[in-house]
Amino acid sequence: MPEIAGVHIATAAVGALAVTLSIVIYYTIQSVQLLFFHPLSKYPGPKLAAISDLWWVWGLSTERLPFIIRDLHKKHGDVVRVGPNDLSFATVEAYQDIHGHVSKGKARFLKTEFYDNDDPTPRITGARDPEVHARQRKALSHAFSAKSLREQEEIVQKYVDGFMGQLTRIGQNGKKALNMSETFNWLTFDVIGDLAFGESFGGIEKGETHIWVKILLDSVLNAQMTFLRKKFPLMNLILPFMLPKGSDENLKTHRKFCKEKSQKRIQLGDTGRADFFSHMLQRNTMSEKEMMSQTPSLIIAGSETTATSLSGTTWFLLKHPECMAKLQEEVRGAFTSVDEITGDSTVNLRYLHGVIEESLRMFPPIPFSLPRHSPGAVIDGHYIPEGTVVAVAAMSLPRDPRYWQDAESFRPERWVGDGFNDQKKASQPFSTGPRGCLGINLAYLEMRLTLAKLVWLYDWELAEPRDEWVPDCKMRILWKKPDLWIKYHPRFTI
Ligand code: HEM
Repeated sequence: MPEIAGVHIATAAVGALAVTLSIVIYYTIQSVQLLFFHPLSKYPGPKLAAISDLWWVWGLSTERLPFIIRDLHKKHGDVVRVGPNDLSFATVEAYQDIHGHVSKGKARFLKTEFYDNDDPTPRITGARDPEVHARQRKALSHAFSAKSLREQEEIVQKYVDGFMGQLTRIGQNGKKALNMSETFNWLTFDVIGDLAFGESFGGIEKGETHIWVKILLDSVLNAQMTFLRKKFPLMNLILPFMLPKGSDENLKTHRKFCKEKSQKRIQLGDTGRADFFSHMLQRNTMSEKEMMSQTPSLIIAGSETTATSLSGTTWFLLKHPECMAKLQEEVRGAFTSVDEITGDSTVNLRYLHGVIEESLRMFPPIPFSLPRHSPGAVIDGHYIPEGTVVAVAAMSLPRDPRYWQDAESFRPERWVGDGFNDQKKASQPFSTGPRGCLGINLAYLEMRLTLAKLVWLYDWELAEPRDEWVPDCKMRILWKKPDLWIKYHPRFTI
């Protein structure tokens, strides 16, 4: 008997060895093929990235991927291989080739599986089928027309004014510092809640971040993990240890909130006021399910981005007192009362415009590189085979000295008049072309009103001095920002 058992053990050991050897041989051959005989093997980049998506797992887990890719471009040049089938580009020409409008009949660069989530109903930000996307965009675009923006201004103003009041009250007339990385969310989520389905999140009124907003932001981290799972299925084994406690529960609550809010709004039908749903309902080109699935997209796309931009601008202005002084001079000289600050009256504030653009250049609110599939096309002179995942490095172009004079410095005047003759197309915070931001004008309106009123009403103080802020931001699809403690000293007694 012991002899037979010994034979079994030996056979099992030989079997295990054969399996291990086969795996090693398979991966060795595959790695050699990917490194030396693959159509992308001529492009430089990290060797691990060329042979395995493990590089993505590592890159995303550092939460510093945009900075890592920027450094890779500095080392390797304008085209870098960042995955077995992925290329990153770093030129203005590549941006236009990938994201710009293409002439009729020419194949388009379509969004990749990066945008999929576990809701099978496509939504505007993620829809990959161009026909589905075009139909959804057409229905929603009316909500973002110049006419709608005029109607929306009253709502935006109401929340901006309420926000100022709370800054004074909760900030105890400048005695208490507020963490603006969080506090700007009260404003932007309230605005978008009202514009989406006629109901704010009550953030300003209560002076706290609504639980749904917290959950929504957590769900963005989940989205990053979902992407990793697809890229590298073995991630499923370690994922439960990487997600924050209660993530799955939060995701369920988030879905419940979305469903309840949007169902309630759809049932109300014509409310006599124009919000995002009223436009979708009027066009009647989307199923109820499709309309409901737009909710998380519109809320996240329209709020966290704007809040991030306001935080970034606050940081840059307080780190550059000379720029703050110029902005104060412009805004305080232009108005005699805060009520004069409107969408129209702020359009001509050229320095304010420069401040907003410069902040978006130095710190684009969307840090990931907007991946697309090549349809088999030329990008900046390189023929890229069909199916290759291509993207433009989010943090490279906006700080590339080939495009910007004094690229690493915050210089709002570069956007005023002729500025420094920079190549302004190298800053694309809202993207461009058929998938460019639908809410761009709303975002500018909200930022102009908020910043102009903040400057007119308060002197700002950085309450917790720090040397840097942007490099401490972490990428979780969007930016997870470090605290930004500010005191707002009212210039007038109310
Ligand atoms: C500073 C603020 C904002 C920035 C920097 C920003 C940036 C962007 C970018 C880069 C994209 C393209 C994403 C991609 O290709 O994957 C995008 C798409 C989009 N944004 Fe914004 N956004 C901002 C504010 C807003 C606001 C206020 C709304 C209003 C709801 C909004 C709604 C959308 C929508 C619906 C899309 C999808 C467009 C499509 O695929 O057709 N965004 N945004």
